[in-house]
Amino acid sequence: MNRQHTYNHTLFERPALYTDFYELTMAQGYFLSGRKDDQACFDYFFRDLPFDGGYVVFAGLSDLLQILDGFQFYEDELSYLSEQGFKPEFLNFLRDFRLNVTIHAAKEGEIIFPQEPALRVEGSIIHTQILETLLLNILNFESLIATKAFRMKYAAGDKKVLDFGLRRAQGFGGIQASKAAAIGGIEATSNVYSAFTQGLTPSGTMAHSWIQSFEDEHTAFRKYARYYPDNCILLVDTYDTLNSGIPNAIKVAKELEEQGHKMKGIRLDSGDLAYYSRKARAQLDEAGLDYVKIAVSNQLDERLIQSLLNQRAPIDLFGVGTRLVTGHDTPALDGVYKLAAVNKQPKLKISENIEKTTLPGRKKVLRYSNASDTFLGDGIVLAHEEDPAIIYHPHYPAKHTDVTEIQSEPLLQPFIRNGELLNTPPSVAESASYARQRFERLNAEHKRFENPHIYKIGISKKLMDLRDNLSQKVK
Ligand SMILES: Nc1ncnc2c1ncn2[C@@H]1O[C@H](COP(=O)(O)OP(=O)(O)OP(=O)(O)O)[C@@H](O)[C@H]1O
Ligand SMILES: O=P(O)(O)OC[C@H]1O[C@H](OP(=O)(O)OP(=O)(O)O)[C@H](O)[C@@H]1O
Ligand SMILES: O=C(O)c1cccnc1
Repeated sequence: MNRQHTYNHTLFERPALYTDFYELTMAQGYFLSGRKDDQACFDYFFRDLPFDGGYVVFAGLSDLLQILDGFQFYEDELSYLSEQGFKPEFLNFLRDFRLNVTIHAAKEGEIIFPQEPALRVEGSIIHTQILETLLLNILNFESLIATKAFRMKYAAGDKKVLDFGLRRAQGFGGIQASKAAAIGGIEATSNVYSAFTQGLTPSGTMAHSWIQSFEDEHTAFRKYARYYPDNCILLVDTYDTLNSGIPNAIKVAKELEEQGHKMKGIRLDSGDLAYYSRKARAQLDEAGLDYVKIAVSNQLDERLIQSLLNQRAPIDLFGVGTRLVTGHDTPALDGVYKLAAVNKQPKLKISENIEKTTLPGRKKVLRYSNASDTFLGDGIVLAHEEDPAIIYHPHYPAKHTDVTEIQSEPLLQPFIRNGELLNTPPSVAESASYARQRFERLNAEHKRFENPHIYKIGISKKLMDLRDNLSQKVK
């Protein structure tokens, strides 16, 4: 990974209005009703696993920490809010506003599961409320794409995966998508802006237009090889893959050998990729070019990558675009930001659907592991309670586990305390490496694509009682 440059666009410098209008009307409401010093605690968690998968890779934390550092309202933003009818006394308050919250979170790259808080925000009710939309926007998208990327890398095993997605991304979301993809383990990206800002490895091959622009395919290949003799992946499917593309690539590889260079590879972008990669491998090997790698692309996703490798296709590198950066076929991670306490009083939200009733109070998450360090399950417990002896199924208390003899670790750690960033946000490389380490400790049955086994998330008796008693009272 290379040096990181900071984002230098207005949104990252001035994110205060990158929010939903109601965050601001509620903030003003708290202010005008004299509640600005009320203390609140919010949890970030998601409910449904994306891609019919078994886990989520938590991402977006480093961007969130960076964007919150220095969060404030500027004069032109305050004038705009004034035009929208916000009151002068509230605008004066916003003028001096410096975000003062405490954030505990799972580390970026953590493997997380439904219902458990992956992040907790505490502070005055205005401060904690005002960052809801920004936080959800960043964490939901990056976690979705990091998870998709991780699945693709999991399918590819030791084969390389390259991000080709920028052109098909949801607008400027492509910037974050490539970063999240790297957190998920994608080795390099065609996205130069993300490579520049995040220290990712920029990489790429060539487009059909390069080949079309020349008189003939051989000349097109030869010219490219002349300027990039050591970094040359030739796209062989413009005219006739087997009868012209691969033979021309072989000619150029031989010419490069005479000049003391080794051609890097060829790329297939259409047709039956198993069939063509086999044919290509045979032709290349026959010509003594066993070092020339085979790259493929064309609407690939984790299942197609797995299928191609199951078909024993001799592919070395997968280029993935659309289905990576759009998170095909789960359009969004449904992460939510729910109020858990106000002035130390636990709060909950009731839902018809019992699974959607929130867990009240300030909470922590414990992750249990067996003697070989494999994750066994997670427990959500009240932050101030002693580590419980028994963890219960959230809705069927008859199902419970004695955890007294089981080692556990807290999942949430402090990242911002009273507005102060405690450490530099993790680099992409650190988060990617952490994701890999943690995933190693997950049982195989949670990793498979077809009907993955559900990872166990339980709660303590104290939390269950609190939830049930509060539910009774609220009803
Ligand atoms: N051996 C294979 N097994 C499973 N899926 C494959 C295999 N080879 C290719 N695919 C996938 O099948 C789909 C093929 O789609 P499609 O028929 O539109 O591609 P195409 O033949 O290359 O057409 P075009 O020339 O328009 O790109 C792609 O998603 C591709 O990745
Ligand atoms: O299929 P995806 O996973 O989205 O991967 C990105 C696609 O983008 C390029 O095609 P495009 O037709 O845009 O340009 P090209 O002429 O260079 O092939 C590339 O050849 C891939 O097919
Ligand atoms: O470098 C490539 O091969 C590339 C880049 C973007 C999209 N498709 C392919």
